[in-house]
Amino acid sequence: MQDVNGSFPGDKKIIVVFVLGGPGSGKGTQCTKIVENFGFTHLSAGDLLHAEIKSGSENGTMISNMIKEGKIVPSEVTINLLQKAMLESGNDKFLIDGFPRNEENRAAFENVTKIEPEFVLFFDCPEEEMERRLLSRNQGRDDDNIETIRKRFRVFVESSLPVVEYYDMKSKVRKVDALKPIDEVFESVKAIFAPFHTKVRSSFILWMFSRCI
Ligand SMILES: Nc1ncnc2c1ncn2[C@@H]1O[C@H](COP(=O)(O)OP(=O)(O)O)[C@@H](O)[C@H]1O
Ligand SMILES: Nc1ccn([C@@H]2O[C@H](COP(=O)(O)OP(=O)(O)O)[C@@H](O)[C@H]2O)c(=O)n1
Ligand SMILES: [Mg+2]
Repeated sequence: MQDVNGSFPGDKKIIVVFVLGGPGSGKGTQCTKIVENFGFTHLSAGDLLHAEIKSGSENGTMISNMIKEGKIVPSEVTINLLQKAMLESGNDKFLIDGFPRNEENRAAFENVTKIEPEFVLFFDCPEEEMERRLLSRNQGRDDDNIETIRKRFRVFVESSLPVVEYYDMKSKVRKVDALKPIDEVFESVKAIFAPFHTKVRSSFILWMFSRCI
């Protein structure tokens, strides 16, 4: 797409943080807190796919069947939804939650948008705990049943963890212990975002200074 390729009109740099972790590791929960504190726009790939099903789109049945099986929807579909949401937001800082989930997702996003993530926030959580959380999530999701959960765990280990390893090789992974209570996890998350926050603040101070002289 013309605009979401590293710069918005006016040449503003787009900042993307990929938020990864197994199903139920707390990605969505922590993203909500990051949005409140650091001014990012939260885009959950899974939520965008669910919204696409609800909208009655021609891809709806295919997406719905893949989610029920815990499979990963073709990148083209997900990337289109992400790009549209990025442009519509008007923001330039994004938390992309639950994406890239496999090598195809990763390579296609890079090729299409030319965006490199600032870093990858990775929530590390044991499977037993993720299973417990998903089974009591109560959001009416038809993929939060034990049969689909097991399939999602397998896809996570086989397809998503290699993406985390890819970014780890590039020293881009910021790993957080996600087993702790929500507020304690957020303390670790805040520490990771703090330098970034300072960077934004200091550029604002410089801008104010430049207006005064
Ligand atoms: N640190 C935590 N401790 C206990 N429960 C949590 C924690 N983080 C999230 N949860 C709960 O676990 C469930 C899954 O969290 P969610 O943020 O939806 O995970 P994800 O987006 O990674 O699948 C939700 O019901 C949420 O309230
Ligand atoms: N990049 C992505 C993200 C999600 N999905 C699909 O959407 C489902 C739910 O994703 P999600 O991110 O909302 O799930 P959680 O990890 O938040 O529990 C996945 O199991 C996949 O079937 C996908 O196909 N591609
Ligand atoms: Mg989620």
